[in-house]
Amino acid sequence: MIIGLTGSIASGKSTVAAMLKEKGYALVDADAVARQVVEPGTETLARISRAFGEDVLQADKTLNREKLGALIFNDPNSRKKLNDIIHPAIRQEMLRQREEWLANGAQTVIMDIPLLFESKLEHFADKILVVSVSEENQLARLMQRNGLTAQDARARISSQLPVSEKEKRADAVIYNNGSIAETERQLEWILEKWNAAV
Ligand SMILES: CC(C)(COP(=O)(O)OP(=O)(O)OC[C@H]1O[C@@H](n2cnc3c(N)ncnc32)[C@H](O)[C@@H]1O)[C@@H](O)C(=O)NCCC(=O)NCCS
Ligand SMILES: Nc1ncnc2c1ncn2[C@@H]1O[C@H](COP(=O)(O)OP(=O)(O)OP(=O)(O)O)[C@@H](O)[C@H]1O
Repeated sequence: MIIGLTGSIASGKSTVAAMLKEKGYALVDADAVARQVVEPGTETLARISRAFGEDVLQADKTLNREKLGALIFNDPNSRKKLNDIIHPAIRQEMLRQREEWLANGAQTVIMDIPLLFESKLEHFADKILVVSVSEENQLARLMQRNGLTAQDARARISSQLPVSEKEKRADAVIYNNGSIAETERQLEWILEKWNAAV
């Protein structure tokens, strides 16, 4: 079974992904893959620097994530330009990792993909698990985790589909507004249900 794990920015996907990893599940992490495909020397990084200028590179030729983030989270055209360059490379590497896990005998693979719905990748998964959070908690957690102003945090939140929309399209939803232990209990209940059905 392939489980697509998604949600909105700072909803708690990585927190849930860490729980799944701890339980021994195979995991493909789109954010980690997104870092891998822009390592120095990659064609994708060269294309990004041609499209956005050398300014988005640091002195050591690694990607200046802060600078590129400030551009793309505040401007839909820049975001589309980056997505058009980087998403094909991310998709290809995620599928490669999924196949590798399956070839190594994994029965279930978790694909943690923040933009699963926005990028129309529903077909990557048999079941879709959405991690949801209230607007209030999302804003507070994002501001705190990334040290952002409310304005910058809102720009990031509005660059994705609203979490209420994602909930409607989910096979199961985890409401991550309480304690970490409550979130883990919801996860265990969903896994029990899905594992019993296969
Ligand atoms: C713009 C970049 C360099 C900013 O890096 P930064 O370290 O600040 O953020 P990080 O990569 O940890 O992403 C944090 C979260 O932002 C959100 N996010 C990232 N990219 C996008 C995007 N293009 N559109 C909407 N939301 C996005 C996701 O929820 C993600 O989990 C980076 O996010 C990036 O390369 N984005 C493009 C790749 C992408 O779409 N990644 C999302 C998963 S496929
Ligand atoms: N139940 C919770 N109670 C309090 N804080 C939490 C809870 N769940 C997650 N957090 C915190 O909220 C922040 C966002 O969580 P996390 O990084 O898991 O979200 P994410 O959905 O993976 O975000 P992104 O899309 O940006 O990668 C983190 O700082 C995390 O420690």
